[in-house]
Amino acid sequence: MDMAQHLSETELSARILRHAVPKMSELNIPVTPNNYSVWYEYYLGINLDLKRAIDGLLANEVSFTATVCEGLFTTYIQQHSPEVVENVQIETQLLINQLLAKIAGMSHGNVKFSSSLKAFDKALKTNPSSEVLQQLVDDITTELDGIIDANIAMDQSLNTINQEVSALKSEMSELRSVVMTDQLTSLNNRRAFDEEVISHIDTFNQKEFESSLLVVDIDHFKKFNDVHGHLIGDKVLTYVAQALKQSVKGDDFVARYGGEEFVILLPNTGIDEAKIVANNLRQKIAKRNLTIGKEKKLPLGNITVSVGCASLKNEDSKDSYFIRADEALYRAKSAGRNCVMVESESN
Ligand SMILES: Nc1nc2c(ncn2[C@@H]2O[C@H](COP(=O)(O)OP(=O)(O)OP(=O)(O)O)[C@@H](O)[C@H]2O)c(=O)[nH]1
Repeated sequence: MDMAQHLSETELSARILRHAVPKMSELNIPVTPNNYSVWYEYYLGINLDLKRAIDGLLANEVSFTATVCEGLFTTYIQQHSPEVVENVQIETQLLINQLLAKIAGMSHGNVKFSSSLKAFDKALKTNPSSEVLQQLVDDITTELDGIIDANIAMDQSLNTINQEVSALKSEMSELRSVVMTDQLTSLNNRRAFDEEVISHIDTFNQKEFESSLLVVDIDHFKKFNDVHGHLIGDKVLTYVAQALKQSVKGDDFVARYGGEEFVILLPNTGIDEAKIVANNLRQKIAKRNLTIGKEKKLPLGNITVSVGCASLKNEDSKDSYFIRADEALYRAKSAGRNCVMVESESN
């Protein structure tokens, strides 16, 4: 279930809270901040590795022992979003404590009421005087009023908690976006790319779906750094990043893989079409005579890129998919650069 897609922030937080706490109790998982972070992300549905791992454990009826819970937290939360964890831990603990205290208060009120009802029932069977009866009715009414008040207070607390969880959730998504963004170019970074590839592979396994991958590398990039300095090198990287972003459609996913290497995932695109996209962007970049600086223009000449293309196949993993496109890129470099190569037919 991917809740994140259809609901408003407040609804989403409330829904996750309502699913996560009962599920944890059903599985005998203590509601600690670490465990809650795991189940929060599980019901949020966008941490695909975590979701797959938990679904596997549930399908195999593995017991969620302290060690299993700790393993899930360390592998899929702490390493995945380390910046998020500390914040979430403190705030989640506070929220859960508040919630549990309220729930405990409510059930205490209900137990008391139910024993008053039993006493009332028993007294009725003994033919009580009208004074005694009146006293019993008064007692019950007082307790009922108490329960109604507690219900109202509970509703208010839940609203407050929902709002706080919602604020926490948007803080989390802001942090997530920082963690997923390349600071120099503002493109998606490698971590975001890894998640996107996994989602392409999932979609591919579930329905008819084509996906192609371009690996784009700036030719002789080192010379920009050597001749003009690192800062100009950075500007060239930013320029190419923007050019790539502007050369593709909205659904296409552009990321900086590292150094002067970029990746573009093209959903619903076969290899022939991917090759056309690759050649278009290559030509667009090569055509421009780049200068840097507004008043004193520094000529940098033509920048060219080499591109390797692959398309997703059965049994592909994130790594095998990337490696095929990267090998094609290597052949483009060997063939003289400023060209596009497609994965070899034998692969
Ligand atoms: N300015 C800048 N340079 C970087 C950054 N990341 C990597 N580099 C540089 O990119 C250069 C890559 O050089 P090479 O791997 O030799 O590749 P190349 O010069 O592009 O040559 P080919 O790929 O073979 O065409 C190295 O000098 C790195 O220091 C960065 O963030 N900023």
